[in-house]
Amino acid sequence: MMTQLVLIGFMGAGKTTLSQALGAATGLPVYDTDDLVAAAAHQTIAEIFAAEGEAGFRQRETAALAEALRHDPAIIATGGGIVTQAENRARLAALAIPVVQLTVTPAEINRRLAGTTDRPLFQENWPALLAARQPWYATSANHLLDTTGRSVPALVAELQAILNEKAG
Ligand SMILES: Nc1ncnc2c1ncn2[C@@H]1O[C@H](COP(=O)(O)OP(=O)(O)O)[C@@H](O)[C@H]1O
Ligand SMILES: O=C(O)C1=C[C@@H](OP(=O)(O)O)[C@@H](O)[C@H](O)C1
Ligand SMILES: [Mg+2]
Repeated sequence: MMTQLVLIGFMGAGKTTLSQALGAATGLPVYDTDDLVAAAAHQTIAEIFAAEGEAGFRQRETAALAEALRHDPAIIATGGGIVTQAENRARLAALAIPVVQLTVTPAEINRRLAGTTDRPLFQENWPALLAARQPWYATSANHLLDTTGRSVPALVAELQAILNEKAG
């Protein structure tokens, strides 16, 4: 039986936090592509961007998504830029499991990520990145969940309901 769920969405949407909380609530194992990339490189995300550029990071991230999807059961958190690669968008769109796009308003992204240090692309013009990626999240996901102003436990309950629905 497939018991997998993938979280996608922009930086600060809560992918990492909700994957951990959903894993704790269900006992299902959690895979975060950022953690897989950092573990494989023995470096932080910021160090990988500095050493290999965004292109190097994206190659590692694409491999990490493929690796995460080989696990079942699995709660999978992605990085916000996973959808920048056509290969990943195609892979996500073809999945017969819930692929949940988490959304959050720009104002709340700013509140949540004030002081973030390990997100190199948040230091740049992130509203432009968000606008460019918006259509890619939409075509890659089959569920939408707005997290703005909502508590982690309430959102975990919604994700559990999605897990309990028929897949996809
Ligand atoms: N529902 C929420 N309400 C308030 N803050 C949240 C919520 N979800 C996540 N956060 C906070 O926002 C920040 C970014 O969350 P994170 O899970 O790392 O997002 P992502 O992995 O999508 O970039 C963290 O400080 C986290 O505690
Ligand atoms: O949006 C992006 O391009 C990125 C998002 C980050 O993950 P989160 O979305 O979990 O912050 C991380 O993968 C890296 O800093 C690049
Ligand atoms: Mg994350």
